[in-house]
Amino acid sequence: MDFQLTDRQKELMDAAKGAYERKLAPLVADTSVEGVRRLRRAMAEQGLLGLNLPPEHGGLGLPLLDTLLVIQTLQACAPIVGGLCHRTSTGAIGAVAEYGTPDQRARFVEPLCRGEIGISIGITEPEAGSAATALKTRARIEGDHVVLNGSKQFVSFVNINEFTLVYCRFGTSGKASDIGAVIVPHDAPGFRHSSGTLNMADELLFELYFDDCRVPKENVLLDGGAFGKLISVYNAERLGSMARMLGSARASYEYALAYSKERRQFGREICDFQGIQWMLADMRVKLDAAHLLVMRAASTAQVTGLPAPLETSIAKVFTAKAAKEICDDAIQVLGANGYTKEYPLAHRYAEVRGGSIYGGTMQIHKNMIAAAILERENSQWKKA
Ligand SMILES: CC(C)(COP(=O)(O)OP(=O)(O)OC[C@H]1O[C@@H](n2cnc3c(N)ncnc32)[C@H](O)[C@@H]1OP(=O)(O)O)[C@@H](O)C(=O)NCCC(=O)NCCSC(=O)CCS(=O)O
Repeated sequence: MDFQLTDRQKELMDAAKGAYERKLAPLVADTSVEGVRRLRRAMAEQGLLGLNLPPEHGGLGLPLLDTLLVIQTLQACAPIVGGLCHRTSTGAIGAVAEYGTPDQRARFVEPLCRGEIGISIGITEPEAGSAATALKTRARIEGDHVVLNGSKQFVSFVNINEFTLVYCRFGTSGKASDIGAVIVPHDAPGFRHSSGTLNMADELLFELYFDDCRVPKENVLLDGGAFGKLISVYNAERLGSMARMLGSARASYEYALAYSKERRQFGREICDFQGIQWMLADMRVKLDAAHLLVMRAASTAQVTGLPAPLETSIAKVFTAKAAKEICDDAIQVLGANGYTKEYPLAHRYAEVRGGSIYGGTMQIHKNMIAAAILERENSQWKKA
């Protein structure tokens, strides 16, 4: 067990930060669709997409742990860059890399690593939030096509990306065993999306509608019996989100630390006061503990190829809470300045707040932890 970062890992993080400062920082202000796609291509040129995807398909083949370190570094630089790195490394594309046919890997993984396309993920529905296995979106094979009917909500990046990996039901048993996934192009006939709703971190979330949406059968990733397989890959996406929370929390901590050494009250720097010192100490303790839990969960992937569910849920519960508390304390150190939008901490708090909800709520993850330690069934379904 080694708790230190290797020289190679430090180099990777420094290189990512350097690439951000030299090539990407000038591009982040343009938040138009074309601007974000330009940024995505620039990140591909810097080798910052598809970090843990297979090298034979254009990825960098980094271990999950190293991938998370880079996501964390980029998130601290700018959330849009951390988000793009996350979505193209541990996002929906992970399922295509893991379960896709050679043709699907060539059509999706390779162009994604070149920054030419992006893939959103559609799981949640109006009546299937935490109870994701209750999803109703139906898929049926008709000749050379798969036809989808239903809807999704809270899907991000739909305006930027060209495809969504849609979890859908192939069978009619109503059970988790019916569930598979289809890669739906956003120009497919019968596909529509809403204009988007802003979340508190100013990110657009979209509703998707499938009305006899026809997609070539070659885009079926898994045609049922696959919920467990899909959610096993999704655990890596959950860790990617945690790396983003860590990046935002670290940036907030560092900002508050620097501020406390400059801001003077009562004729001294405010870091001289024990009230401030204890907040800084608390922030650092939580940051280090969350970091170690996320790295432990990621390191389980070196054994199975995918992160272990229990360690992932433990990391999620701790990190989501710690990140909120770190950002909250950072705001407190800045006082009224921290509460305004003139300073970056209010936005940082908004960035991490979603982490207790998306990717499975903290409460759902506590259910999973309890089920594992008690060796009981996790399912919350009411028994007949
Ligand atoms: C898993 C849950 C949906 C609970 O549902 P059920 O009680 O119906 O299902 P289970 O019987 O518990 O599990 C079914 C099946 O999956 C396997 N499973 C479950 N969780 C995991 C896991 N973490 N890792 C690996 N495998 C898992 C389980 O072993 C069963 O396998 P078998 O069928 O026995 O082989 C619920 O607990 C849950 O996770 N809810 C949260 C859903 C969620 O994360 N939603 C976020 C969606 S994000 C989105 O839509 C927006 C996208 S955005 O743009 O970011």
